[in-house]
Amino acid sequence: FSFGFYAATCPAAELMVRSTVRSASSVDPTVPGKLLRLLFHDCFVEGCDGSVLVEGNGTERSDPANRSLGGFEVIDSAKRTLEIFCPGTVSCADIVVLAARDAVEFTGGPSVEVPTGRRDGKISAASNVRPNIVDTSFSVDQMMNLFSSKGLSADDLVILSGAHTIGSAHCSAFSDRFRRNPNGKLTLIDASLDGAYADELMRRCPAGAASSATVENDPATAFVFDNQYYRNILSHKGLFQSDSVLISDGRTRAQVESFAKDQIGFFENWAQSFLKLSSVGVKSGDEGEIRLSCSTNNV
Ligand code: HEM
Ligand SMILES: [Ca+2]
Ligand SMILES: [Ca+2]
Repeated sequence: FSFGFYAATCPAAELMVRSTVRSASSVDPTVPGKLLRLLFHDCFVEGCDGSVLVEGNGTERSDPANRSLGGFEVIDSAKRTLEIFCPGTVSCADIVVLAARDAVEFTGGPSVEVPTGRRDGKISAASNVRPNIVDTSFSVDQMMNLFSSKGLSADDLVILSGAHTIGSAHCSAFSDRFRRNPNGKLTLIDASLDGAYADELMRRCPAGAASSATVENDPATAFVFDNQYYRNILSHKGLFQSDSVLISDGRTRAQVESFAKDQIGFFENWAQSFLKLSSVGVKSGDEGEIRLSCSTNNV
C-alpha cells in the first residue's frame, strides 16, 4: 500500500480511471456526487475494500441503507478497461478511491495524491451496513463515536461532511424535519431549520412525490466542490439533521465557522481527511484478492 503502487505493473491505471470518470461525469453531472458517497459507504464497512460493490442477496449493496447509492456502472466500466490493459492487477477498492478523488477534482475541489495497493475484500454482508453507517438522526456524539471507531476525529467529521457540497438526496432523507398541515402550511419539527428553506423543500417533495425525487444537497452551488456547505449550515440551511447539528455542538461549530470563511483552509484539510478516510481498514499483501469483476467475488 503506497504511492504509485501500480507504477511498474500498470502505469496508466490512474489515468484510465480518470478518463472513465471524466467522460461519465460529462455525460451525467450527478456522477461525481455518487462516486464520492460510494467511497464513504465502502470505507466505513469492512474498510476501503470494495465490499460495497458486490451484488447479490444479502450483500452490503442489497441493504436498504445502501439502496440510494449510485455510480457502480462507472466503477465497472473503469474496471473493464483496466482488465483489458492490465488483467488481474488493479483492485476495485483502489478504483473506488481514485474515482472519488477524481470526482472531487473535476467539480473544482482540491486534487489529492492517494496511495494505492488496496486489496478487495471477500466479505460483503448486509448486516454489517447499519451498525457502521451514520444515520441522519445521529447526534454529534454518536457521529464522533462512529468516526473515532474508524480512526477519524471530530475535525475529520466536520471536514468530510463538506462532501455534501455536491450531490443530491432523496426526499425521505430529510422529510421528517417538517410536516405539512392539512391547510398546506408547514410545521417545523426540527426548529433548527430555516423556515423558507423548509418551505422550498416541502415544495420540491410534495405529498405523493415519486420515491425517486431528489433535491440538491447544496442548492447554491450544487455541482461545485466548494465551502458553500459550511455557509449553508450557518444560515440554518443544512439539508440533513446531521449537517445542522454540527453548529449546535461546541466541539464542531468553530470548524464550521472557520471553513465557511476559508475555502483554501477547507481544501487543505480536505486533502488530509480524504487520505485518512481512504486508508480506513485497508487490506494489503496477501489479504483479500484482486477481483476480476467489481460486482462479484472471484470464484
Ligand atoms: C457524517 C454523517 C453523514 C450522514 C448522516 C450522511 C447522510 C447522507 C444522506 C442521507 C444522503 C442522501 C442519500 C440519498 O437520499 O440519496 C447523503 C448524500 C451524500 N453524501 Fe453523505 N452523509 C454523511 C457523511 C458523508 C461523508 C463522510 C461523505 C463523503 C466523504 C458523504 C458524501 C455524500 C455525497 C457526495 C452525497 C450525495 C450522493 C449523491 O449525489 O447521490 N457523506 N449523505
Ligand atoms: Ca468496504
Ligand atoms: Ca457546492
